[in-house]
Amino acid sequence: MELPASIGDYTDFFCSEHHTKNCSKIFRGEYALPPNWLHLPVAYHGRASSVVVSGTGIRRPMGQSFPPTSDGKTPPYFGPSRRLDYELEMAFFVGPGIELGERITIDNAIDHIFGLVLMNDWSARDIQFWESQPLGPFLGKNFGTSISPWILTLEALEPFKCEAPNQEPPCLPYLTETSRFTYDIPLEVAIRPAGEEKQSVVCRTNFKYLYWTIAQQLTHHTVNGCNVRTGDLLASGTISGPDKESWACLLEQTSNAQHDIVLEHGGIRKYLEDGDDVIFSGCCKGDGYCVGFGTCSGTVLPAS
Ligand SMILES: O=C(O)/C=C/C(=O)CC(=O)CC(=O)O
Ligand SMILES: [Ca+2]
Ligand SMILES: [Mg+2]
Repeated sequence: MELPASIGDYTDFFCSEHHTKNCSKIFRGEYALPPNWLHLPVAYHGRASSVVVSGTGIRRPMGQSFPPTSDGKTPPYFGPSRRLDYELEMAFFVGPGIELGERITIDNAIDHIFGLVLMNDWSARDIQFWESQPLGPFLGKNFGTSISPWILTLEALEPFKCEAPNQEPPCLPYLTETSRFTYDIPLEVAIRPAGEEKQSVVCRTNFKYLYWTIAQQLTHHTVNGCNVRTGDLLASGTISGPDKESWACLLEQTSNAQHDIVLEHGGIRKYLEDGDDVIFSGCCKGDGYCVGFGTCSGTVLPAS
């Protein structure tokens, strides 16, 4: 399998209200949205060079972390991440790009979007937690990002259009959609431990939970004149829904290793272990047919 496009730039948004609040609680102690969150789709620039196609092994990253139970005086240490996680996301590919200084408007954003893939934003929570103030994600996330090999075009997804969540307070006019829609895409995460035949489903969620739409993401990305090019990859952020089963990373499901999740076919996890195969799938169900994204998978390889 090969990557479906040559990816020049990759951006990761933060569009799930549930994921944002859960992360705030775990990382900063307060179950709340940042003050900007309801007014713009928050994002960071990720790294395109380490986006890989489904099936590529993901090496547990080495890095610098800070002891989680420290009194604040213990120094940081270096070693393999002990808190390796997945993040279930979807991402879209930019079709026709724009030049530097131009803007994509909310009414024509969809014409610049080619289609969607499944995406795993592998995240090393211990490295991320220690490094990310004040500039955001860096080495805790850029060691690997997996995408599914097949792009589903927006035309193929047309029958699965649905209303997007109501936005309150209303957003600024440049982000206001005349017809506000998203897609009903049921998604699943499964873990298959090394040597096991059966996989255990650990998350069931849906793309439709996201507060910010793909049209709003792309419009916001270019509102300052930032150019986008054909093949750029813009990801949704972790697609967590309202209930625990839909929380789309282990950080949320185990409250950052405070408790275990139990796998259907035996075993427990706080975070991923070497040899775990993490399998994302997504399938839109029509009347007697299914439009599928296939899978986006990757096996955790030991640190080297
Ligand atoms: O709340 C934080 O400090 C960071 C949270 C993330 O890791 C989120 C991120 O990568 C964006 C997302 O997947 O929604
Ligand atoms: Ca992410
Ligand atoms: Mg990543």
